[in-house]
Amino acid sequence: MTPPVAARAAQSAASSLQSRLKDPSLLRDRCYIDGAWVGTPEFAVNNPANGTELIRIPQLGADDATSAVEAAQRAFPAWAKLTAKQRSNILRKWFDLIIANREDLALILTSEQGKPLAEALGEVDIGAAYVEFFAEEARRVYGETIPTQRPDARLLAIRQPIGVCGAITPWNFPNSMITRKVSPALAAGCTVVLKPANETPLSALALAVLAEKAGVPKGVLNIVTGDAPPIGKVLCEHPAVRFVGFTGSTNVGKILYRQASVGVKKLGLELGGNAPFVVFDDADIDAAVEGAIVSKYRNMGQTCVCANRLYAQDKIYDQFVEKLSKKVAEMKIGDGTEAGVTQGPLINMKAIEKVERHIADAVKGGAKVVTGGKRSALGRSFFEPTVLSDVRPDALVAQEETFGPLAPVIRFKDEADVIAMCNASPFGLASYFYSRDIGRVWRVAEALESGMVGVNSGLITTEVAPFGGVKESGLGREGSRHGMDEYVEIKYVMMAGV
Ligand SMILES: NC(=O)c1ccc[n+]([C@@H]2O[C@H](COP(=O)([O-])OP(=O)(O)OC[C@H]3O[C@@H](n4cnc5c(N)ncnc54)[C@H](O)[C@@H]3O)[C@@H](O)[C@H]2O)c1
Ligand SMILES: O=C[C@H](O)CS(=O)(=O)O
Repeated sequence: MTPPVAARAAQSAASSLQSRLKDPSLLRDRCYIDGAWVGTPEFAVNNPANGTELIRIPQLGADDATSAVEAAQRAFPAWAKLTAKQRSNILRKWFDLIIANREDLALILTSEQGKPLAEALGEVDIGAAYVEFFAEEARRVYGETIPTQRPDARLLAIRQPIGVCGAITPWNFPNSMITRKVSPALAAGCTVVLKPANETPLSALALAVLAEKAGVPKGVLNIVTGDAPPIGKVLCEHPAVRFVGFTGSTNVGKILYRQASVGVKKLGLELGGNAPFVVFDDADIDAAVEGAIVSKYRNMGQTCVCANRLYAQDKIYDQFVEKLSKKVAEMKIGDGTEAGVTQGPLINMKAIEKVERHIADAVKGGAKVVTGGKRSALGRSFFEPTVLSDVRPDALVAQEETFGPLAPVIRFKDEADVIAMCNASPFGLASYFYSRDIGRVWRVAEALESGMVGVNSGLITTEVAPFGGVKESGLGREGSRHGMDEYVEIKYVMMAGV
């Protein structure tokens, strides 16, 4: 039983956030199943910047997930039967409502996740861009006729919605990771049961409010918050679910992969990364520093495509480290809602401890802390953005995804040396390198084992390009026209007797 004082404090935190919203109805403390707002608020959602409890949400489980799947199953035939244009128009309306409410959505996002408001606005905008893009793609789910090998027969390949889809999303991008799954699913004619991360469910619930307003019928989109493993098991094993889209850690992705094999379900896995960021001696060093800053410190380093290990060629090593560290030292740490703050809190203390483990291991191996290196004087889960020099290539920070504001800079000799180090990882989500030599650009882009490569850019994410990884970074692609493939099945039809 929540002590009265804590309950009152929680109530005041929720009402204070609500009072700052233009549309207070976007802040929800219930789940959304079959068009109804259900469940009993019991699980606290906290603001990582100050630890205050924002609101409580339901802690649902397997039975509720099953009810949500059954609601999605009931809603599927009618939703799939709408014309592509009708679904497109509803998605377009959802896009318009997201943009109209972008400030509120960004404030909710920063309050539950911690990123600076400017970044939250950017995330809401790209989240909306996925909805806009797939509102257009809804009308381009083309099939094909195939030159026949029998004079009396005609061959077709048609693309049909796969059916009920499960979606499980992470806390680091609580808005765009949801629309990157839900919008292509709805565009294709599928229905969805979504389980957002318990740390950041409010963005998902706010998106559901707007989807409802846009005319998404009941049962088409369902949101279940609560105990992840049992809910995930239902989504992976329920016979009505035909696809599961997951974004999160590779370890959890492997659990879902095993569970989905029971019913031979199609899976989309967007998993962990360990992106190399390489600066060759022919690079524009200032551009490389700018690219490293955005790639490494976006969302305080809590981004799957963050530069996780930086490599600088011998000749420009010292210059790159000096310029990078100078910029990093100027970053402003604080509550994401404060003007000018570029580094908010990490999601929790566990994240801080991982950063500290990686720093300690690197320093033990001879690395030097050039800037940062310790918890911020602000306390809680604020950490000083950090640059390490003279890091060993086999340091823990180069082997594991740090998911924090830590840039280890490793020295390298030549192309062969650095490509070998880049590819010596079980992960292959994103890679980045800076060079102005056209031959080197082609050679290195083709040699890197990752699903995405940024050349002379540290920010590559866009709704029009295929996002995804190779090796243990995942299966499938999200965004771009390829993002529809997850949600459709190809059916071959032979029409004989012609
Ligand atoms: N490839 C991408 O596009 C991408 C994008 C964002 C984050 N990520 C990765 O996600 C990780 C960080 O996010 P995270 O900490 O939320 O990941 P996580 O795997 O711990 O959690 C992701 C989601 O899975 C749920 N979950 C946890 N255990 C589960 C289980 N046994 N069954 C079903 N669901 C379960 C969580 O509640 C959450 O909703 C990092 O590794 C990051 O690289 C990848
Ligand atoms: O964490 C990884 C997400 O995919 C973030 S983004 O798509 O690069 O913005």
